[in-house]
Order: sequence, then C-alpha cells, then structure tokens
Amino acid sequence: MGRFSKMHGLGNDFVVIDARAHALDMTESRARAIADRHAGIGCDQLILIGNAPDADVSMQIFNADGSEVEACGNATRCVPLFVGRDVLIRTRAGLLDAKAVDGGASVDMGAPRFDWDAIPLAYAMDTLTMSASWEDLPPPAAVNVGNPHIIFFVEDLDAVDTARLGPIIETDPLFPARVNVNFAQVVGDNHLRLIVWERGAGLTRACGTGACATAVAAIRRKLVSGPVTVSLPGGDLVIDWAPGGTIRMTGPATHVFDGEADWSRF
Ligand SMILES: N[C@@H](CCC[C@H](N)C(=O)O)C(=O)O
Repeated sequence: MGRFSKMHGLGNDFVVIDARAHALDMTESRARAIADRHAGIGCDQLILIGNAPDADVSMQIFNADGSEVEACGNATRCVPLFVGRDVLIRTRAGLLDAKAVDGGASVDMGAPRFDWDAIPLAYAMDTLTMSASWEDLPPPAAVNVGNPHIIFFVEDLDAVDTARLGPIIETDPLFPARVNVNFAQVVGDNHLRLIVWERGAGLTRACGTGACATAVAAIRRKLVSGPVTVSLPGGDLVIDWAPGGTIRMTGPATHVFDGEADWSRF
C-alpha cells in the first residue's frame, strides 16, 4: 500500500505521491490509470515528489493522459504545503523556489522564452504575433514558461468554443510537442480573464503556467501592466513579470485529504 494526498490549486487537482523514502516506478499507463476519474483516483495531474541532489525535492509531473511534462504552476504552489516548509524544487523545467504564504504559495517560475524553436514550433516565425490562424481567432502569441503555451486575446471570451477549438489547436502539426491553449480577454489595465485547454488534460479550472504565459504575452503586447490579476474559472492568480526578469506567481494551494492505495493494482 502507498499513501497519497489529494490537493488542488484553484480546482486544478492533483494526486501527490511522496516517493522520497519508497521509490515508485511511474509509467505512462500507470499515471493514466491513477488519474482516471471513473476507474482510478482521479486528477488533472499526477505529482511524484522525490529526492534531488541539488534541491530540497524533485517534482515529476504527469498529465491525465499519462504524458510526463516539464512544468505545472498550480502543483508547484502545493509543494510547500505538502512538504511543510519553503522548498527549492528540481523540475524538468529547472529549479523553482516556492515559498509558503497565507493560504498558498509564491513561486519564482523562472524566465519565459520566446524563440520559435524554444516554444517549440515546427518552423520559424515571430512568436509575439504569430503568422498562424485558426478559424476566426486573432493571431496568437506563443511563450514557453518551462512548458509550451499559445495565447489568443479575444474580445469576448464567453463567445469562444474552447472545448471544440482546444484539442484542434493542441494537436496541430505546428506544435511538435503539442501545446497548452490559452483563451484570454483583457478586462482591465492589470486584469485578464483566462480559460485554458491544457495539453494532455483538457479544460481545467485553472492553469498556473497558462496564467504566467498569458500575463507575459499581455505585458509584451502592452495590453496590461504588471502585477496582473488573472481570473480563471477556479479563481484568481497574481502574476508579476518585467521584461528580462523571471516570473513571480502567487496564489492559493489546498490540501483536500490523504488516502492509501495499492499501486500494484494500477
Ligand atoms: N495545470 C498545470 C499545467 C500542467 C501541464 C500542462 N498540461 C502541460 O502539458 O504542459 C499548471 O498549473 O501549470
């Protein structure tokens, strides 16, 4: 039997497993089975906490479809709560410094990248105003914040069919590693609304890296100035970034319950 915690950041939910004392071999099919909301425990992402030579802990992230990915903003905020103190976290996207604050955490998410091959895109183009289009959506921006994001700034977010367009864009051949798809609306000088179709997980109530990428793109396009409040279906995050710097993300983290499972059944 192994223990796990159910946690969430603004309703983006996680099964968090402590593999520091007892290593757990995580495969794509096992992660998918655990994340299954009908036949498993159920989550948007499975988080495996381990040991790291150069950090307090390591964090591996698996989407609900089983794919292992580089970054997860909402899960990163849950790690100080899970471990019980401020932590330096080794991820595939680099080292992240996460500090507990009242009700959540504040994390230095590192520097965004804008080169087309760092997104990655299949071929060269400007990533601030991309020469790519889907139906009547405006030209998007692309940002890598450890993981790949594309951002559409629309006039009326409620008029966008996010559930239909999300998977079409996620799997477009322009994105060799697939992509997280952000639909955003500017609602004030420091305020964005955002809905995210996540790569490997679909529509979630919130996406921390999506909020970071969208705020950065909006600041670069001079649509808003920082710090930016990003309102997602699950609640608000505050994102601060200035050109040339790293991104600071601040928001809630919640522990829901602890459980036990027989991992050999998955
Ligand atoms: N929910 C996350 C992002 C999780 C990974 C993403 N779906 C990807 O495939 O890159 C967040 O809060 O950032």
